[in-house]
Amino acid sequence: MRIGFIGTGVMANAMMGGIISAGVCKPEDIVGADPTEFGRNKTKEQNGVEVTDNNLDVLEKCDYIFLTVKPQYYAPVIEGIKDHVKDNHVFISIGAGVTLDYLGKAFGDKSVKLVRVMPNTPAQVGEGMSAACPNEFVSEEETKTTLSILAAFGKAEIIPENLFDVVTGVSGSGPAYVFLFIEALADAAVVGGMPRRQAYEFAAQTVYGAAKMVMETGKHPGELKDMVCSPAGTTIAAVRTLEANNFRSAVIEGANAATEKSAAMRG
Ligand SMILES: NC(=O)C1=CN([C@@H]2O[C@H](COP(=O)(O)OP(=O)(O)OC[C@H]3O[C@@H](n4cnc5c(N)ncnc54)[C@H](O)[C@@H]3O)[C@@H](O)[C@H]2O)C=CC1
Ligand SMILES: O=C(O)[C@@H]1CCC=N1
Repeated sequence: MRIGFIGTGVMANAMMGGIISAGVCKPEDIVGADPTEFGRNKTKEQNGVEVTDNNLDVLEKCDYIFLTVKPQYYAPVIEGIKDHVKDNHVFISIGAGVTLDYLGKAFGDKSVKLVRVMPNTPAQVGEGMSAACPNEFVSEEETKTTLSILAAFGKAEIIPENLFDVVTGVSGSGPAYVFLFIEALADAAVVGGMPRRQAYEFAAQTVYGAAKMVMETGKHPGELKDMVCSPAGTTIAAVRTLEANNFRSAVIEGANAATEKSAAMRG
């Protein structure tokens, strides 16, 4: 199978990395297009994928085509390719706030096969979380194939389109909040005298292990938190201080701001 990417920036390269590592495609079976030399060179360096400057090359060579440009570039990109769409093409759009309705209209209200997807950057290490929503022109078989491509770089689930703004606020943008947390936790370790490199390892492994416990035990996060809090111990002292500083509220409001921004970005 040959997979295409129109726009080879950060998210496209993260997904390519996961797809290549999982052995779904070799670098030579991925076709990218990007108008910038920077985008083309970066993709060659990072993933060994040759990138053209002509979006139509991607349509010519691929069936499954990721649209991986920024939301504001969807209109000109689709304008340039819409008259070259064939029956075998399935477009996988990852733009924040870019709806199936908007895409359908941009393609000229033809029966273009579209899957709206919201991935995240941990795709690069095979631990992404993707939501997918196909339109009515995508067959069951094509939906299955799309999910298998997404599964190459992490977990993938079909989600109704009305939840896409929320997905964007939680898993799409979420890695950034987690990186902030890891950075802050590591800074605390450095305050306490730990060398910085070791501090990142201790902070990141703690987040990784805690996430794994949530996934594997099926226990409520509150119960897992209680297991760490020994009576009159260190953890409950930290929890008290975090609560006084609105830690949970800050996270809820932060993710909600991303959700609202996604809704406000509709084309
Ligand atoms: N970065 C992330 O964590 C995530 C991003 N997304 C979505 O992915 C899309 C891309 O985001 P990033 O990768 O962060 O942006 P980016 O700016 O790194 O990549 C966009 C690429 O598109 C290229 N481009 C611009 N005009 C083009 C054209 N006419 N034809 C072909 N390529 C063109 C740019 O040169 C650039 O390399 C956005 O729509 C964003 O909402 C979705 C989930 C996560
Ligand atoms: O910040 C953004 O707009 C993109 C969408 C989700 C993650 N990054």
